[in-house]
Amino acid sequence: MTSTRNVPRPPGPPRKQAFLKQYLASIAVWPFICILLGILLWFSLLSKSADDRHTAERLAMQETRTLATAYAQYLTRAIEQIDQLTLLVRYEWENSQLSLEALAEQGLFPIDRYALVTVIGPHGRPVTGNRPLGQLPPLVTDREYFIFHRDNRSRDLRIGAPSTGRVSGKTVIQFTRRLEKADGSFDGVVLVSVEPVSFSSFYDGSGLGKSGLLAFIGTDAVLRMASIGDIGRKTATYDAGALQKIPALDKIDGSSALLGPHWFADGHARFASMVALETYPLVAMVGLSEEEQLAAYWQTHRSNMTIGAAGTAILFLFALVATLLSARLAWRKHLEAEVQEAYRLATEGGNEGFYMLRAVQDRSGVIVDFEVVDCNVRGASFYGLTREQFVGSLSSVLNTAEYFPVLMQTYCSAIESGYYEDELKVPPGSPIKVEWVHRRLVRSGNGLAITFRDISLIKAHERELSRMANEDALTALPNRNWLRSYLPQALESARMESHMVALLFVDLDDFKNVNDSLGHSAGDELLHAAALRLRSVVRPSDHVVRLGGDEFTVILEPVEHEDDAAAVAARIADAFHHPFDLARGKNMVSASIGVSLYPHDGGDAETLLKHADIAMYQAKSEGKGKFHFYESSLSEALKARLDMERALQQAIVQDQFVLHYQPRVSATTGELRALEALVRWQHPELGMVPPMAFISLAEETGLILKLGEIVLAQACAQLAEWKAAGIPLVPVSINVSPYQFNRGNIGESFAACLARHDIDPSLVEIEITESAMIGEQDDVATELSSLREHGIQLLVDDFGTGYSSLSQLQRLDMDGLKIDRAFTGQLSKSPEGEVFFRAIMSMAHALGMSVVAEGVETEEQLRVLQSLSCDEIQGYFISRPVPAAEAQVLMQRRYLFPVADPLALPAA
Ligand SMILES: Nc1nc2c(ncn2[C@@H]2O[C@H](COP(=O)(O)O[C@H]3[C@@H](O)[C@H](n4cnc5c(=O)[nH]c(N)nc54)O[C@@H]3COP(=O)(O)O)[C@@H](O)[C@H]2O)c(=O)[nH]1
Repeated sequence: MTSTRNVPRPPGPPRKQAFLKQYLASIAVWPFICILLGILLWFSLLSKSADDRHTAERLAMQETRTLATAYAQYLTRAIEQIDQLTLLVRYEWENSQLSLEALAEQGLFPIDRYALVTVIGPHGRPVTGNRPLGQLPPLVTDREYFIFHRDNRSRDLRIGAPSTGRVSGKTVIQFTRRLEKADGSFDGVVLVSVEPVSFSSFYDGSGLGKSGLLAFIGTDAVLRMASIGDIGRKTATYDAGALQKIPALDKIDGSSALLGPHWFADGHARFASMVALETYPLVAMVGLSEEEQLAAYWQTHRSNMTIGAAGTAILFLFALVATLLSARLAWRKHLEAEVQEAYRLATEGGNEGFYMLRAVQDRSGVIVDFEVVDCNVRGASFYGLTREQFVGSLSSVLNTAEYFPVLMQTYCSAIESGYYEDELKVPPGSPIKVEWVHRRLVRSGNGLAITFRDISLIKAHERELSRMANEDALTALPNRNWLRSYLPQALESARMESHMVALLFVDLDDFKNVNDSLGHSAGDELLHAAALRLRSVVRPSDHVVRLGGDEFTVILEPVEHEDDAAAVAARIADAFHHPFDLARGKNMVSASIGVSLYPHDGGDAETLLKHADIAMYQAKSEGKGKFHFYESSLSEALKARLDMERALQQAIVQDQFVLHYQPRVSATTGELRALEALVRWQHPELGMVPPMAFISLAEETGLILKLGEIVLAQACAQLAEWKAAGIPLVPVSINVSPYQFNRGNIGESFAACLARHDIDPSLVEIEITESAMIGEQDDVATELSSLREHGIQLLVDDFGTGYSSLSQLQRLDMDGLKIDRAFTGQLSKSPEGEVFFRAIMSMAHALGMSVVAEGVETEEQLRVLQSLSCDEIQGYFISRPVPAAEAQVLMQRRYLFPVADPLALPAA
């Protein structure tokens, strides 16, 4: 059952607030700087623009004033001319009653300049003029100027307001002067009419521009002329509407002012200046178009504004991008810090150590060290420090001078690749307080986030598991699994270093007998001792491996010469020529050794092992306790064996087997007691093949079971046939392989076969080797008693070659012993042979078992056996194994000694 507990997060400001609090200044700095720069830019641009405008206006004012003064002078001169003219006309009139017509004809009063020059008589009618009288105005008594001069004695020039001329119909300014008689009485008026436009010839586009204003006003506040541009001059049109209002005449001192657009007919503001004429009651006025005067300024101003706008846009964009980038960077840092904090908190109290390192760089940017900037408590504890002690420390200080460069290499490669993970066996000298750590290094900004996990226990378990997987539990030697991983590496380094490797396949001869006869613990003891013995005869650098069972492999490396491997193989074989001192007594077990050499006998582990195994079989087949080098011909032998196996299978299917029978007779009378059924293979090509050539192969391949059934069936069938033929029957003894014996149902199969052929069980005997009986004792006893219950006699075959004891045979209730022919062969050769027979026979008889001597080949052997009271004999002296037909003859002959009375034979 698990339970969860909500652990409150340490109190802190909400996420956004915390972020803003920490990073607002660094994010806002860019817009702030940009705003400041913007203000600065605009301030400088606007103040420069203001200065420019002020300067332009000042210059325009000055220009206006200058032009107004000049215009006043111009007007003065122009009016003076008119004034002179009127004075001249008055003088001439008053003194000589001149004719103006005549003067006009002389071109004195040009029409384009003076619309009219005339003398008006006191009665109001023109008297003379620059035109014929008919073209002069008729009566002008109603005209202001006439009334003025008639009623005023002033003889000054009067400048009238513009009015429409009665002759020309045009607007004119009438300049008039009183004429007096000698007595001073009114005598008429000199009239000079001038078109106002005549006073605009002053206009000069280079000074006044396209829209300059020229005007003059009487001190009576009546506008005399106003024109804009030089249009008025060209069209000779008085533009009374040019000036909409009459300015106050208190500023006629030449000072300038900017008059708004409503002052002028064209709606354009102008810098204006008025200057009073000194000699006439007139004020000259000049206006310069503000637009024209400030045109250059406005152009510069527009450029400045464009620069300002562009600068502002750039600053805005810069501020935007910089703000976004710094906000992003800040957010990433914030998240990293959050993750770091969260990880630290999450791992706090756990088994995982965590710390952050900052890369310390030299001036050229090369990383020279790492500093701990944060960690959890567990992370610090790996170094045996508290968190406070650990944070701020440098790797160069924490680690030894020898280990620091190694660590730097790891850290720098992690910085470069972004990720590094390994399991580290903490080297000596490291400050880390555990044996093994799992490290994970992740690049984080300009540093590393590192997690540490103590895996010492896991590693110890792994080591133990690996040891268990790779070590043989009984002998503590490396096992087959280890060999499978090691040998390819060993071969690879041998290939690189061009040396040889020798593989010695060691198999203990007849180990099964020890195991079976003395029990598994004795077998284990022997294997353990064999392992020690193997180890003791090789160099420490060589490897001894237990493959399983009684098979070992010795790897010799490096091997310079084949002789070196031969020497070791010989040493091993010799070592096994000494008995093993086991708890249950001394035991002899030899070892057969097969040797294969890399690269000569194979380029890979599997081939080498297979070839060493083949060589070992060869050594075994050559007599055990020997060694043999692999030769390619051995493989051929193996192939032959496989061919044989296939042929054997086929022979079983095709029933290519026949039985020969060898008689067993009474040692004293020679009477036939039994026939031993001995199988032969009638090979279609090889002819009659003896059992020695195929029984062991049949046993190894399991075909012996099928073959055993065939032999049993043929034997029973033969008995049935002989029985049917009325032949005096003797028991037929059948060889049963240990492989058949341990199948658990031999009693049933024998009983079934006998029943099938209607054969009495007393007519069948079974020969089993010692080794078959000393397998699993209880199982053997059960199977033997099952056979005996069916009435079948049991004989121990090849007695003396195995490890059974007589008491063991008695316990199994065996009926007889067949002493191996090797002992029979010794009978006449050494006294020990007889001693052995005598001892066996007396004990066997004491235990109620009969004794058969096998391999009796000479009469001499027979005599000895007779003298030793041997029960029965078998051997070539009596008969070789013969086909069934001949056996039938032997059965009928009954007494088979080759001599008529063996007892009468001369003593040896
Ligand atoms: N499991 C089975 N084993 C069988 C069967 N048939 C035979 N065999 C075993 O094969 C071995 C060899 O048998 P074989 O070649 O037939 O040799 C027998 C005799 O020819 C030989 N013998 C007998 N007398 C002499 C002798 O005076 N000198 C001499 N050099 N050899 C002799 O001994 C063999 C019989 O021995 P044994 O069985 O120990 O009585 C042999 O081990 C057979 O057991 C089979 O069907 N099944």
